[in-house]
Amino acid sequence: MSKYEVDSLALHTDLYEINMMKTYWQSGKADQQAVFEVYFRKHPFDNGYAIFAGLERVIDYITNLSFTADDIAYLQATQDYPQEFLDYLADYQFQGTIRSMLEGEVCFANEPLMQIEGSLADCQLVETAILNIVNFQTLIATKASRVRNVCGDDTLAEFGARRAQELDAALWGARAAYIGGFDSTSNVRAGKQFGVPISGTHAHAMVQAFQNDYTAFKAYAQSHRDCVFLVDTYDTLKSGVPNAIRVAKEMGDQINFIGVRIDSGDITYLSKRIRHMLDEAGFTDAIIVASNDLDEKTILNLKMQGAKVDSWGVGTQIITAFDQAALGAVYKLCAIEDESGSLQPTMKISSSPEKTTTPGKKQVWRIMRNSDGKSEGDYVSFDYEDPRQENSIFMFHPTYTYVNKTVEDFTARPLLQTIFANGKLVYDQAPDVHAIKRYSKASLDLLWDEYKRMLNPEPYPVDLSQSLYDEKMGSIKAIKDQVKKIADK
Ligand SMILES: Nc1ncnc2c1ncn2[C@@H]1O[C@H](COP(=O)(O)OP(=O)(O)OP(=O)(O)O)[C@@H](O)[C@H]1O
Ligand SMILES: O=P(O)(O)OC[C@H]1O[C@H](OP(=O)(O)OP(=O)(O)O)[C@H](O)[C@@H]1O
Ligand SMILES: O=C(O)c1cccnc1
Repeated sequence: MSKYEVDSLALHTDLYEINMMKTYWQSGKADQQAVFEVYFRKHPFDNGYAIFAGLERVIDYITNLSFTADDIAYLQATQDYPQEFLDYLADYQFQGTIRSMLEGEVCFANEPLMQIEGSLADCQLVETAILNIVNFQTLIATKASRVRNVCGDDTLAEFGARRAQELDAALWGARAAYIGGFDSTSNVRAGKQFGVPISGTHAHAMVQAFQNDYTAFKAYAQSHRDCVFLVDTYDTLKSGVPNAIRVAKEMGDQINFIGVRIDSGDITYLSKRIRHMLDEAGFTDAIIVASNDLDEKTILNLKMQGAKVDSWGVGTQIITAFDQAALGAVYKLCAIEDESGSLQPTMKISSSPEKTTTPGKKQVWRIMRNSDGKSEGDYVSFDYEDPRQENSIFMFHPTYTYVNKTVEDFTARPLLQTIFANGKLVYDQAPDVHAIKRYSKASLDLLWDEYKRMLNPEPYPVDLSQSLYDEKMGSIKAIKDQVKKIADK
């Protein structure tokens, strides 16, 4: 077994979480109930939406969450924790309730993606890992969706493992890219682990190893049935493509000549010339694969130029979410148990309005018009409100409240589903990656194109219920009055 095999993720947390657990434990507050919610404030890549991903790994993390003897020994050796606290950690078991959007769900800024309800100790310990997982996977799935949007029905392969931020990112990034719209990954372990379809061609090194295209392609054809030849090692049009055609003709039915790949040069020019050469040779079904630092902007441009590419290989730009390093989802306390044992909304106000949180334990509803099935917007309410009981729903912008509408004849779908109830996994029928991918596509199909365009998308409405809005405004006023009273003293 590898020295780095992971047997516990309990310490995959920031030290301050365990420090706070200790404070809660010592002050008798460790069991006080609280609700935290995960949300982001701004769409990644200036996109109009994001694709939620990460739940599968969160489930695995929570299911296996406990401190091993090794973990406790490490804390004992490095921290000034009393033995009683170490014993408490050694006995620790997650007892909380987690509600979450399902993977593949289209999601938006300023709405809860996930909600963790439980003791302060439970809620605090899991913050870091949950954000770590959800921030990365949601970012990659969203980037993948952007790439898919410009590719139409072309095939899209993820080639990023070698450029990913280490092994975990390559593995879970491949899964997130598949959920968001890619067709396959080159990462064989992601295929084995998750069932993501795998695909692969060959590298320039193999052509160099045989010292010419013809011998290399011939050798590959003699050892594989499905053949995509990489034609840009020496001279794409004078050597690579003619030799690919020569081998395809020589091998005939012995191989399945899928096509050729180009990985350098002017993709539009080359692909047009290659298409012509393949067609003239009678290989009208052979495809052209392009790769070389592609992203959604370059692909869109290449398509506008009329590039004759059927299949795209995208590596660095997808697996690193190149133009945005992190999603920035946060984990905020929104309700806490009072002395009488009931949960009270709580909020944090900030001098920057977007950092002011919305108090209360919530639910998010996707409001769809029955006439065309399209989504009118998302409606964030207290968890005890149920718009399905109403005949009409008043939706207003949470800042510019004069921007409003009344929606009738609608369907409201709750997006936060119970995954763990009091520590027990109740969402035990998790779908496979293919079903998640289909779900994501169906979720995107509910959106008007205006919200999905790559450049300057229309802002999708994420509105607060009247009660939630009133609670928020009331809380802001109460906090300000209190601060003023103290300042006036
Ligand atoms: N017709 C095109 N229009 C716009 N961008 C293109 C076009 N063809 C290729 N590109 C992109 O331009 C970038 C650089 O291409 P370039 O031809 O310089 O790569 P290269 O030949 O592989 O060079 P290098 O060997 O330095 O990697 C790549 O991201 C590639 O995808
Ligand atoms: O360009 P990306 O989108 O990141 O896609 C991955 C890249 O990895 C390979 O190149 P590399 O030079 O690593 O190996 P090679 O010798 O096979 O070309 C491949 O040919 C792609 O260009
Ligand atoms: O299969 C390929 O062509 C491939 C895989 C990884 C990186 N670049 C290319």
